[in-house]
Amino acid sequence: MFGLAEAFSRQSELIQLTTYENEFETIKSLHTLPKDKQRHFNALTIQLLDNLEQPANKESCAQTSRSLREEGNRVYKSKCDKNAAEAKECLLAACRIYTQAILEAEDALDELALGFANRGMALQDFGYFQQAYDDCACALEFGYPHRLQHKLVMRQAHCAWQLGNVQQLAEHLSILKKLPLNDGYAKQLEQLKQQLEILEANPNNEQLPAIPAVHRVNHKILSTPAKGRHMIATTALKKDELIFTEQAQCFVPIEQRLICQQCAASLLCAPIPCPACHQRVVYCSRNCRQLHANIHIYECGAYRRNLLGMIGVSHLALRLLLKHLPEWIKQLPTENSHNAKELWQALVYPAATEDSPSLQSLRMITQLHKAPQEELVYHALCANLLQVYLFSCTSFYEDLKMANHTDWHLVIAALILRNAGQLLVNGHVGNALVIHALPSNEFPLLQPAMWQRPYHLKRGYLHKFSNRELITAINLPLLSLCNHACNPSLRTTFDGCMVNNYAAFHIAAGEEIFNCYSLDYKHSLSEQRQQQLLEIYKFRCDCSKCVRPEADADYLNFHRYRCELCKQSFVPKVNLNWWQQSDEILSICCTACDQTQQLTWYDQFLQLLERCDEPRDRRKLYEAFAALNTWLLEFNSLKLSLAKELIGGCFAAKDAGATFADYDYAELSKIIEFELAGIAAQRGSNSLLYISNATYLLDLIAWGKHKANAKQLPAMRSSFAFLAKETREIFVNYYNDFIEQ
Ligand SMILES: C[S@@+](CC[C@H](N)C(=O)[O-])C[C@H]1O[C@@H](n2cnc3c(N)ncnc32)[C@H](O)[C@@H]1O
Repeated sequence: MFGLAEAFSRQSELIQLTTYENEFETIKSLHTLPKDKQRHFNALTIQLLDNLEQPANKESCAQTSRSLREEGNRVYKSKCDKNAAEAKECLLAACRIYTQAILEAEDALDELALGFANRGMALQDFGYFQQAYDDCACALEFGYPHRLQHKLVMRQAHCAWQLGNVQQLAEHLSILKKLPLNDGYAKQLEQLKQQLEILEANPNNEQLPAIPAVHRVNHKILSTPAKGRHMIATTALKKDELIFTEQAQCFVPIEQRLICQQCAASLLCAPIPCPACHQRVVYCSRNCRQLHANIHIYECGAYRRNLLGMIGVSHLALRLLLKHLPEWIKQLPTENSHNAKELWQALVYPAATEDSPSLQSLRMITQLHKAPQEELVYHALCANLLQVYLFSCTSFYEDLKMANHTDWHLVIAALILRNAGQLLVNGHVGNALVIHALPSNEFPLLQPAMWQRPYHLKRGYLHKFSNRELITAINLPLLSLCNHACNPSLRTTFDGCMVNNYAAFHIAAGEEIFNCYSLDYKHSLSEQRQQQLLEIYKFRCDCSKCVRPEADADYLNFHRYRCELCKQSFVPKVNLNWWQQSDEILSICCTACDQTQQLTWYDQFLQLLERCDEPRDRRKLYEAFAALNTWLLEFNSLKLSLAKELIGGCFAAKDAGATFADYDYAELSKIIEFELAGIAAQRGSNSLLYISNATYLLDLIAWGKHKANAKQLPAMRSSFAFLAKETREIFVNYYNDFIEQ
């Protein structure tokens, strides 16, 4: 049995790509091999798809799910002997285990239905009414036993009442009225009928006056031979002013983290999995599952084979095709009357000038013609594989009425290849705050120790959200029209698939608005950036930061040391980030006296860091951190990195039960403030990095162990506006619950 790497390596031996013309001709050369080679080439693709198939063992899924659900039941019941706070923990712990039962059930539908029913009960008790409502609907969908269905309908009615949804409440009550109910349920029905009357008498539908959307168009797209398409400010823009918002039509989750496939929500409390693709796809709600159904129907088999995690950018390329092809086809002059080449030309050189996201994506720039041969072959083989997958494992061709028109095979593969090439230079990655070290199939909202009620953390738990992670590869055709500069004028924040772009500083009317494709000038050497920009984006940057005489001055300022021997200040010539390169032991030399630094202060610091659960060693650690000032000057990157390690290490020790004295809190306050000042200097105080690290300070404030100054708190509070909606709610609740008082 061979896998993808082996199949591709054998296939690349069979093909020969000559000079690159376009994606169509590249794919055509894979489809027009000499007969024997073609047969072998095609057989390898089919065999690979077969090899990747991972059949589920329904019986063992059912067993695992059942025992998890029974464990969940035990935890759920244990709430009865607990006080109110502990009972809440039991509910969440049960939800967490039921979620594992739901994931593990896969297509063992009886177990799946029971898992949903039980999780719905625990979610309702905890106060997640919408999710509980959805879980009941899922349980019914997957075949919850008929004789018990009244229980779920009653639960849905309760949730609808809690959510103030008159229509749903009325619907469920009318179903219940027709069912035989025992006394207990009949009583509940009567109570809910009264609640319905109350809701109907007091409709909560006072419409707030609609605020007219103020849509000040503050930018436009120009195109010149020198710059290609680019974005220009049409009015003066103040720092932090919103320039534009873009709703992504297409993204894919990266790094195996389970986020909602439709809206990219990452803090799920009731993930709804697709039962057919081995726990690789979840949704935050039934609504999202429904909205994504027309994409997932074609991706399910690929997820089941774990194919999509292996092909990098081609997954997003496939999704772009699935999402937009129906619209792309609409602009073909007349259907089914073309040969492959004509179809291709009509699709990729659209005459249309409308600016729908679908057509914007079709017109994105590609640099595939400049890609090294090896890279081109890899992407072409991925595109071919996906096309064969769509044809042989899904109903894609029939659904789009292409099944009898073999020319489409070539065109579809060429479109996937084109999308991949476009995304290599136009794709973006989106981030979110996630809990540090949480396994990819665990969910932040289901961590029992953290939550007092829905979206309200317990005191001292905000620092759990100090971790940023890249969660999506995302297509943003409008943002993609911005050219690059190493000091970007845009600051982009991600809210699932909604992306906001703010002015990073004052931008005058008529000035170009730049994005940054690499690390910016404060985080990298000019030469490193040039190399990356040339390799991937095929241009050399001549922005104002790159062409000035001391192009690296700002970056080097974050790498200033004092020599252990001659005591002069210096910036090492090489190995600037030596401590991050763990594979080799690197040293740095003073540029004034040429002496290698011993760095004993660094080794001692790391040793103390290992023992920060011990009060005496922690005290020494704070002293060692203060002593770093001798060797690491200003906001030296190493010092900022060690501050992060120290803060993270000490909070982890506290989370694990270490007792902290006022001395600890005072020292930690100082160190966190130093770190935040450094981050503000490097990235700004509204950056996600700043906000995520401010969580430590906010926890100290919540514990009454740090007194914020008059400016600090309002500034932090207003920075929450830059968070994704789902995390913003949690941060605002925390602020109101524990900080403002
Ligand atoms: C994401 S696109 C930007 C929009 C592009 N100008 C267009 O016409 O679609 C990236 C490509 O734009 C060009 N580009 C972006 N920034 C540039 C810069 N500062 N100097 C020269 N070319 C640039 C390069 O060709 C790069 O591969």
